[in-house]
Amino acid sequence: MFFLRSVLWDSCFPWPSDCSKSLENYAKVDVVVYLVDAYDKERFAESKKELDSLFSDESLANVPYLILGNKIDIPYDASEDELHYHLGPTNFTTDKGKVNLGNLNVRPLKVFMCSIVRKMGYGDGFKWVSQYIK
Ligand SMILES: Nc1nc2c(ncn2[C@@H]2O[C@H](COP(=O)(O)OP(=O)(O)OP(=O)(O)O)[C@@H](O)[C@H]2O)c(=O)[nH]1
Repeated sequence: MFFLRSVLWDSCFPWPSDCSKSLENYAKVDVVVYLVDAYDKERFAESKKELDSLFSDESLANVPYLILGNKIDIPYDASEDELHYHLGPTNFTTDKGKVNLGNLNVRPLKVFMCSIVRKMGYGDGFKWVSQYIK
């Protein structure tokens, strides 16, 4: 099952206090797909805070994170490096090589830039994360 953060965001604002209850309703989460507006740089800190709260959620302790930086068709969007800097790997995650999901010390996380309306970029992200889905 994919956990689409934006769906939860829309259905149970504010995040995370109300949404953490929703997570308990999911028997098993294979992947976290986290969609961020790449042009909305002022909200990167807020996005990072939400990501950190997901990292600390035990029910998501062993899942890969696909970060999609959306709206790259809009001028002045953040570069991949910029988004990677703000939302990229932490002490809990890595973007290096294939991670054994049985290793609870670190989880795979990768940033892909995309434009949903132009239908570009996200395919590579889903292809990357699909290697972790049995
Ligand atoms: N230019 C552009 N617009 C997009 C893209 N994806 C979604 N939108 C548009 O952005 C608008 C807002 O959509 P979202 O950003 O998904 O909405 P949201 O996350 O509920 O909005 P916020 O919480 O305010 O960020 C809609 O009009 C979408 O059509 C994209 O890749 N490029």
